[in-house]
Amino acid sequence: MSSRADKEKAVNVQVLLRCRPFSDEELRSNAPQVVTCNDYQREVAVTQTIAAKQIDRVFTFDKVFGPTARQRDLYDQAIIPIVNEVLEGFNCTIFAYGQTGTGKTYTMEGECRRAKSGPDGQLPSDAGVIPRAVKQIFDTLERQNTEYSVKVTFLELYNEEITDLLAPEEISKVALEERQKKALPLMEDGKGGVLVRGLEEEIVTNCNEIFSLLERGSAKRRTAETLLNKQSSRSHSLFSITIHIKEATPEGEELIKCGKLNLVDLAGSENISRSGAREGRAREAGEINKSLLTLGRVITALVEHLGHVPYRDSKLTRLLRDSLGGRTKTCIIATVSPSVHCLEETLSTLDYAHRAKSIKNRPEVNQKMMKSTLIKDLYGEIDRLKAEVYAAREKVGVYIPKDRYQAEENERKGMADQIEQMTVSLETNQKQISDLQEKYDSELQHSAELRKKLEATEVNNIFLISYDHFMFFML
Ligand SMILES: Nc1ncnc2c1ncn2[C@@H]1O[C@H](COP(=O)(O)OP(=O)(O)OP(=O)(O)O)[C@@H](O)[C@H]1O
Repeated sequence: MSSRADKEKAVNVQVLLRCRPFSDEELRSNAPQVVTCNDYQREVAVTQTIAAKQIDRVFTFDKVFGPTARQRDLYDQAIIPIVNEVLEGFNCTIFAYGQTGTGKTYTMEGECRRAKSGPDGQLPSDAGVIPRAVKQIFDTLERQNTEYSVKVTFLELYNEEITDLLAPEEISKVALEERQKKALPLMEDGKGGVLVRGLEEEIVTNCNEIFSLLERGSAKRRTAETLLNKQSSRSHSLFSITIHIKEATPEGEELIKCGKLNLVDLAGSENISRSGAREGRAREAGEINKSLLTLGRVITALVEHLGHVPYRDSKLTRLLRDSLGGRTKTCIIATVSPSVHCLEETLSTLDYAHRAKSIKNRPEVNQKMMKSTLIKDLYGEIDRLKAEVYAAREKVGVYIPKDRYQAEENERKGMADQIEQMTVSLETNQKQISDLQEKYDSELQHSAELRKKLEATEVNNIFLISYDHFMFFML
């Protein structure tokens, strides 16, 4: 089998576990250690004492990184191959999941945002997955000495609303209320995916440009102070890098290869009451839960092979749909604390991550496009945008009041849900009909056999009766 065919087989979501070192506060309070990592055996053991009995629970993951693992270890061992696949034309997603303060942002971004690259273009040792991936991408592209383009988007999902973290300053400076009005709509793209309407796509030509964008975007992320972590982030963020690379066929035709890397930093997964969020933040907390709750339901539906997977129930799962059970290669980095204070949440993270290991995706390399087709598509896009600008400037487009638009949107959404439900029930009914048909056919066959047997018995009986009569007369 060819290597490409090999790669297009179903593959499990890769799940890594990282346990951070004790924090200063945990050290000060002498918090006992309940998590032990065995990086070589890829095992994590959690020790609990229930009714004076010590109970150990052991979980195995694709890779385990204990408190002494450096940013570089995690990147070199687990992420380099993923970024190589993106450069080969695959779509890949890496996301960090775990309780607040366990190191999701440290793992994904690290400390290099401000430091940028050091002397000789080296990254600081605390640099996380995003800066290292950016560096690997540009280093490889420059080495390949070919034409390429790299563009990035950076969005935040907060209270089920999408905000563009790369939007120009004047938009981000307005009050929160105004900002919420600027929430970007998530729409079906007509090809089975979704797109965020109006999201800025920034073309970047080197690492430092991406670092500045990342820094600009991260500064905009809303954070809320909680008891567990003063810098605690209450929102999900999605940083995407799309790469187009020019290739030439032996016949001299120019082709464009495209790969995309999604880097997702999820909001803290902990229980809301425990994290100290109260009344004023109830909605905020509730909505974060809605997305994470739906993510959990999607994972359950995929793992248990349920007919209906509730992707549509939250924006997070709509955005990540292709990464969960789709054609994208996915890696989840679950983060935990070693301390007894986080025991309950640690067990919940480990259970959650362990379940996610059974999700199967069917990664497919993106179709290469002919350069001429791509240019034609881009011209089409420019014409469409020109028409939109013209309609907005001259007010010759279709204008409807906002509430009517909202009502129509809701109606459309409701109908889409109905169609989805009807499709599921249609499939169930079709299955029932085919089962019944099978049963009917087998009954029919059975009755034909019985009829044959009956006829044979009747012939026998006539023969026996005639024989009896004959014997009677003879006597
Ligand atoms: N592996 C690690 N090594 C050293 N320090 C770490 C590690 N993981 C996390 N930290 C430190 O722990 C603190 C909390 O980490 P971080 O902010 O990344 O948590 P988080 O899970 O992203 O929290 P939130 O959900 O609130 O965003 C930070 O000060 C970070 O530098």
